[in-house]
Amino acid sequence: MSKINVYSEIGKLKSVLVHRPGDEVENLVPDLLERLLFDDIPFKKVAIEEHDRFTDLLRREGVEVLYIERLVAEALDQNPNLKDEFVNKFIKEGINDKKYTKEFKKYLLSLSNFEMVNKMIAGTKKIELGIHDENHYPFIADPLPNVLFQRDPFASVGNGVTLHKMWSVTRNRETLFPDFVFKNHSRFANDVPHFYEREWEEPIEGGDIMVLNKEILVIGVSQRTSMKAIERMSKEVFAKGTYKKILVLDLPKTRAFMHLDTVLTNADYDKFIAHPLIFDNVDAFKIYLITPEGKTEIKKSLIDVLSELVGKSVKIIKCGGDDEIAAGREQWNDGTNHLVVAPGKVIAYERNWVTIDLMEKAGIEVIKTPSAELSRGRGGPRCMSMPLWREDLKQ
Ligand SMILES: NC(=O)NCCC[C@H](N)C(=O)O
Repeated sequence: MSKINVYSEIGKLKSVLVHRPGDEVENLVPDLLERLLFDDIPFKKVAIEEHDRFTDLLRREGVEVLYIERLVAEALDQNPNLKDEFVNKFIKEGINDKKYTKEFKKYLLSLSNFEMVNKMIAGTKKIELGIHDENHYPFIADPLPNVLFQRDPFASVGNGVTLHKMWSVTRNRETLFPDFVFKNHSRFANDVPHFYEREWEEPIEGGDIMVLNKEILVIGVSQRTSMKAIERMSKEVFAKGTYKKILVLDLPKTRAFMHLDTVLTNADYDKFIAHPLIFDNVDAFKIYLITPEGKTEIKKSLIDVLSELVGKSVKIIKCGGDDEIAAGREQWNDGTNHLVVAPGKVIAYERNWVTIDLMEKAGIEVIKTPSAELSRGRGGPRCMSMPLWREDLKQ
């Protein structure tokens, strides 16, 4: 039996991967925010409460919730012979000053597997190892606050996964965790085809990958994902997967278009949520279709292309509606970024009430989840989750 089954964005969600926020959010200081790609410092206690609420809502929908930190620890428990190599790899990519390699490794190995993985995510301060030196930079290894966003370091595509080369140095270490899990955890090992590898050169992130159905993917060329990466991935999914077409949206390369899912998400067979930026910039981006025969530019509107691909007339719900202030505010707080739990049923940040109201009027059922602290990292319910299993769609 296959271990991953994600052939749409909307099929009933059965299993999902997340990360419960931990000490990494308390290792953030203003000077580090820009480099670590986190916009503010969350209050850890409330961020955890909000996240627990999010995962409770998922369980109520019958979804199995898995935690990346637990899966990595279990994979290490199952393969004690691989621990040394895993720790060496983490240190090689994560240590800020190689002269502390020995002390740092000794420290990590003194922890249980679960504590060690959490520590790798939390970051390690020099003072924790009793180190005081002339270099005042406080961390031996930086925190990884964006592990919260399990959408990005890898993606489930059909029965396989893409393991990503991340656009930023700070996020690239995150992919060590899913890479280790998919190669070594007994639930997945040797049974999940890889359509991209973290060692490959061109960047690609999961927020840009939308699995439309069994044959079509929609992928954004964005600040984070390059056309070359999509072309490389296309060869693998066409050869090893069920895929026949990739629709590529070549978006403007700005932070507002950080990932495709910050401006466009699917909610039902024929419903999408989009930010007005998508329409305001329609002349600023090109649409391509990649098939096994090659790449061609498509000179049609996005709505027409999507309607053709899903075989129905598509309705777009605008994030924030026609009020540009509401649209700007709600997009900033991930008003476009919903996790679909079943066709026409989504989990959304409750603060985005204008968009929620419009979705409800369009017949979408919205489960609201709190977001005062979680939203400070600039990612919503879709960013915080990677589906591992969705029921197949009735076409
Ligand atoms: N798919 C997404 O849009 N993920 C959110 C990522 C936010 C994170 N702070 C980042 O800049 O990478």
